[in-house]
Amino acid sequence: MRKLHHVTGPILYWNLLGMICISLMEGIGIYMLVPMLSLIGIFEMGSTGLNIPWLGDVLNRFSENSQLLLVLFTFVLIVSGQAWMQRLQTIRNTRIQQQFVRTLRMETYGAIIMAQWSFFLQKRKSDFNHILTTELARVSQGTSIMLQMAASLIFTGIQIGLAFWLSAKLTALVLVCGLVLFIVLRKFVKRAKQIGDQTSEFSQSYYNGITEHFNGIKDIKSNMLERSHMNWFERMCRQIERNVIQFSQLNSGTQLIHRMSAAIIIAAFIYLSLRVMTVPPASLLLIILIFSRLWPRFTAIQSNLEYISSMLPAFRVVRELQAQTAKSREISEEIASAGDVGTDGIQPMELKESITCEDVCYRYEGSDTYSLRNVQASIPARGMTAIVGKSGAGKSTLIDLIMGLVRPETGRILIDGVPLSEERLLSWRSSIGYVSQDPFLFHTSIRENLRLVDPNASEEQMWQALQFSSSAAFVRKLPQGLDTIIGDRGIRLSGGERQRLVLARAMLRNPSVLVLDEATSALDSENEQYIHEALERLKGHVTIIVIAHRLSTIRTADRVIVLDEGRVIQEGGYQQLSTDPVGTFSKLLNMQAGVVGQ
Ligand SMILES: Nc1ncnc2c1ncn2[C@@H]1O[C@H](COP(=O)(O)OP(=O)(O)OP(=O)(O)O)[C@@H](O)[C@H]1O
Repeated sequence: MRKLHHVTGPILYWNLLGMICISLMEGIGIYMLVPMLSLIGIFEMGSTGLNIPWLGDVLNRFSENSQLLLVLFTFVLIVSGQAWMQRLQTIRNTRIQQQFVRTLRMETYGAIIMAQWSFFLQKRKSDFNHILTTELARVSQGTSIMLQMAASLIFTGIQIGLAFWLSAKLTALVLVCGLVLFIVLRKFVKRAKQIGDQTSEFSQSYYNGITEHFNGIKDIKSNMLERSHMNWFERMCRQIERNVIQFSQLNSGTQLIHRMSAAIIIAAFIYLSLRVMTVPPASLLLIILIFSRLWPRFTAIQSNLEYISSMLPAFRVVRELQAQTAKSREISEEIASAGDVGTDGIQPMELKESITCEDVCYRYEGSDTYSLRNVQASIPARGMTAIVGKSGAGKSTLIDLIMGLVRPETGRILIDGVPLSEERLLSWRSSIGYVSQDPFLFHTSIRENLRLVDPNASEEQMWQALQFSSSAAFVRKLPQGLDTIIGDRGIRLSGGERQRLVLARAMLRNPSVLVLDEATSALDSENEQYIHEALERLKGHVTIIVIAHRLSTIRTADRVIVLDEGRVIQEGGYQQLSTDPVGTFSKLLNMQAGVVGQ
């Protein structure tokens, strides 16, 4: 409720006020039955225990026929007015609910996407999908029930007031009975929360499982793993089914108790009223009327409480994720709000001299061993620098540090001699074009994929970028050219084509620094030649950093940094290092030549 108030502000109070009006009108609509019945002659106004002298006075001014018409007209007016207000109220409730959910969605998505890279290294991506879809849908449902319950509570309060006016003693008795039942049924509310916890757990496993299965569908099919996955899926579905049935059993169980106790209490009331208290039958009729309206409210409140309790775990999951992301914000709030460090309007930097790593050490969270140790390296501007080393040597980690995705544990990264600080981080990153080993493309046309980095890119600029990345020829051959849909993650293209397309996309941004994590297996010799040509075209204009797996791609590199077990073991020009017979680089070269030769 606190969060809801925070998001919606005073509308929430207007909403509550509206609910009070509606319930008052509903109450009046029902109690209009009294003068109506007295007019029809079922009973005398005075005999009900109700004392509305002014109503009698007003009515007595009219003839008997007009009285009936007046009462019926007022009744229709009140009930229709109430129905009209109810509609407005429903729309307002939906607005409040949707505004709340939209805010939660945007806050959560924004918090996730603005978190630092190290946060993503520890998390499963499918958890985010799960929270943003399933859990937020449950929160939305919970909010709607919460608003309904707020209305229910107000209606009940007003009806209790009216009932007290009719008969304080009997109403007090109904309330005591309701309270006793509520205390007895409290454990059901707790149990509903446990079931809700399980719902979150199961739906998370379900979501993670199916995401993983479809990501690895090729492995599943090629290794004939369908059966074991089907078994897992069936187990999961049964668990979810049991969980939903458990809640239904619980909820219908408490409803049953409520209904049965209603019958018992009503019977006891009638007996007490007639035999012990000797209440006149007309009043008894009203008491039954009140009870029959009040008791279902108690039942609804109990049911709503159970629903809300079962939804609260979803809300907790969303809040927990927000809290975690708040701790892992890439740019602190003060800095983001202080200047131009939002996501819009960031001015890219231009690398003029060099990127320098000064005694950099880095260790992944939860890991005891250092992935980078005392790294000293310099990358000159507008040149081509290759980072080489065995698998696990720390090449990708070094690149992540240079791009500011992770921060050194000790040591510094200097851009043109100035430390890479939080204030300059986004500006620095916007000047980098990055092509990963597993390049990412969206399931849309080539044009849309390219426009992702520059929505205003002209046709000519796009073709120029494609030309630069040696992709123009294959794009021209595609049936719909730039408008060809390339499939999920670009599945309809070869690995090499995907990488060149991502290179074109990176180039469209006009980056000052191009980082290329060369694919280990995706490139054949022809493609490698294309990439090599593309890089040659860029040399002298852009600072190129290549993580090279195939050393032949980097034969024209100005500088080579050789890493081994997180240390820089050699640094220098390609020619210089390749002619050093005892150095690791020449051994790596010989090894690759051997592999190629075999
Ligand atoms: N997310 C992570 N959590 C913990 N340790 C990690 C993580 N990522 C990498 N490492 C470790 O850090 C070291 C360096 O890894 P890195 O990915 O930088 O190597 P690399 O040279 O790029 O390897 P490759 O050529 O196989 O991509 C390795 O020992 C690796 O096990």
